[in-house]
Amino acid sequence: MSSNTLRATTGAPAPTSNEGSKPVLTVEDLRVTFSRHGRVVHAVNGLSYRIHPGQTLAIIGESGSGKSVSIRALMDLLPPSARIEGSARLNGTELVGLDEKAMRAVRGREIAMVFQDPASSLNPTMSIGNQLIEAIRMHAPIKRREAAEKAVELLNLVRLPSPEKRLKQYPHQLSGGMRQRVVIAIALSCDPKLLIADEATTALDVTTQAQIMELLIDLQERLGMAVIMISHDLALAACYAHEVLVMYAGKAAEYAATGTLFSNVRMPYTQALLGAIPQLSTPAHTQLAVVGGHPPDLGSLPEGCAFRPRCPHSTERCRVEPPLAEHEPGHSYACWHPIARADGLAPDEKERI
Ligand SMILES: Nc1ncnc2c1ncn2[C@@H]1O[C@H](COP(=O)(O)OP(=O)(O)OP(=O)(O)O)[C@@H](O)[C@H]1O
Repeated sequence: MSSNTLRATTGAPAPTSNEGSKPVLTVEDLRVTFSRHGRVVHAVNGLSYRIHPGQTLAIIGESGSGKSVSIRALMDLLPPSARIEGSARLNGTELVGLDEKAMRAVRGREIAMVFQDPASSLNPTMSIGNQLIEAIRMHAPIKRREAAEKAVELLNLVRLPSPEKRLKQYPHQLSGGMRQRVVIAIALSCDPKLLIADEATTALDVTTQAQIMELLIDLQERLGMAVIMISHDLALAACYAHEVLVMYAGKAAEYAATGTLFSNVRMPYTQALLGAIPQLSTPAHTQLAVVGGHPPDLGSLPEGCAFRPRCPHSTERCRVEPPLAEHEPGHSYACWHPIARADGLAPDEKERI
């Protein structure tokens, strides 16, 4: 599927102006390394981005590109072997190096996360009601009865039918989509400024996936939250995100507003990811395209551009690492040989080469 076709067949939200609003989160040169037996794995390698209230940023990349580690680093959810450097400011509070008590407050009140598998996020031995009431009372010192009322409100908010009945049920009595709605309700119980959805719909069937994504976007608009969605699925990003950051080998490879990116993909890696998306016209049982070659070993990155060994456009020049730069207004990419613009305008790389 070409990027234009993808753009034309999806409903990416219209870009909204961020003028006057301060970013909820500003990440600058974030680095995460793991050291084991003298081997250093560079899982996140100098990542920078920002997100404003009411915006959805999709962080996209193949498995192992550092998406989850980069997010867990923000919330100090990595094992002690992780070394985190750089800066991540949430509404002005520096998260890198924040002490445990202050971080717990951030996790409880400012940032909430929804993970891939709702079954593992919920306690199978506790009723939905008790799990919600416990989460609500963790954030606000209110009586149980009041918390029960708020639990019903939250289940209404996530559009779970018959909320009073659901409170008495256990996770196994709900479908996967319903369980994910409960997880989202629990995440919203702290009234977060930033909601992180880490592959939150990957385990669901396509119809339920769309319903949950639409719910998240609707909640985001109504509550004014910022949302970071982590996914390996560019098509999902095209439908639901305002901005897209494509990660490769722990770095941003391409970063732009969704419409800008999909109408003019410039980075060969992003184009390869697009080629791996099935089309409606693809006959059943067709072998899907995959990005050729293997993701790099983060413990032994190639010199220069990390995508070089897999890139059909690579030259000797790519032995020098291309910086991520805003080559066109609002469109950053790290490539010496970007793909020609789809609109035929003269590319600016000629001056740079
Ligand atoms: N605890 C750990 N110890 C050592 N290395 C780790 C650890 N956790 C992650 N890594 C390294 O970080 C890399 C990035 O992992 P991460 O989970 O962020 O990838 P991802 O892009 O989220 O992939 P996926 O889509 O499969 O979840 C992994 O390939 C692995 O090499």
